[in-house]
Amino acid sequence: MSAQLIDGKSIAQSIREQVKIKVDTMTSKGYRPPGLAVILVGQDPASEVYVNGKRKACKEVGFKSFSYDLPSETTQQELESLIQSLNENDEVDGILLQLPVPAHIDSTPLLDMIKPDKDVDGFHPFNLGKLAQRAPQLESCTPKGIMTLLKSTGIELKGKEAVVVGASNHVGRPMSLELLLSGCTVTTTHRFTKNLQEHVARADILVVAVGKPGIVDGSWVKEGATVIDVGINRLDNGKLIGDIGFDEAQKKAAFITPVPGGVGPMTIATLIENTLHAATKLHLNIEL
Ligand SMILES: Nc1nc(=O)c2c([nH]1)NC[C@@H]1CN(c3ccc(C(=O)N[C@@H](CCC(=O)O)C(=O)O)cc3)C=[N+]21
Repeated sequence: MSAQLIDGKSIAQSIREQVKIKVDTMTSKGYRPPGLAVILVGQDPASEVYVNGKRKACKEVGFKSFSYDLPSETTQQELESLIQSLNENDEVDGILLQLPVPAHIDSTPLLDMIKPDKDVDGFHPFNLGKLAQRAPQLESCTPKGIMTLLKSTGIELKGKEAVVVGASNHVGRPMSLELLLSGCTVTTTHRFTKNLQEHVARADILVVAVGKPGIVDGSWVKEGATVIDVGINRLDNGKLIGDIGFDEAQKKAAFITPVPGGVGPMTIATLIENTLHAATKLHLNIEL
């Protein structure tokens, strides 16, 4: 068997097109467009690529974009004041603090002070708690984008064995909660897991989010599985690769995401969806 590719790039594009139509409807009815504030501290080259992608997507769909490119010496206090003012700004529906931040900044209290109804990254304890209680409000972008990809395959999720490799706050943990909400039997593996291969080999749905190339050997994949590779690893030659040995995995899987062009573009498209949701449902209270 050779797996069918899940085309995140084109699914992300169609999401942006649908959002653009809704934004046009909003503005033609006299409402303000959704607003997204993106804060970048320092000059990490990868962060600049991702932030530019987010700002470009904002522009494309007709959002108002609020950009803060701050020097790496910015203080905790200055970031607190900025977030405070964005919390109070009625034109801003979403606030995103790009991670990672420089070492002298503690991101946790900053993420926790973003108003939950402007937390379009879905990182706030309120939003994670709502997801844990099966009443999601703003969901983390990468896991929610992956659920959109899984739904696009048409496979039934209820009762499936799902294995999430990696238990990070921003991807692995909310991913496991999303799969649980969809009725999967979920296993989360992490650095202390014994026999990773055995868990991987049981997975009908495998999500790998570690950030280490080759952490999962493609030959471990179960025949007919759906494989989602969240890893984005840049090689010295500039090439991007995922966490799974793609060629081997593709021989076993039924569906697989490529890197690039899989999960990455969906993270940005879901951020756009979340910002529209915050604007229309949480702030303006309108139906489109
Ligand atoms: N507060 C916050 N929210 C985030 O959502 C967030 C973050 N911080 N910090 C970093 C990670 C990473 N991330 C990606 C977004 C897009 C691509 C993406 O579009 N990737 C393209 C390739 C882009 C390239 O060429 O590097 C692809 O996979 O096809 C990847 C990764 C969002 N993140």
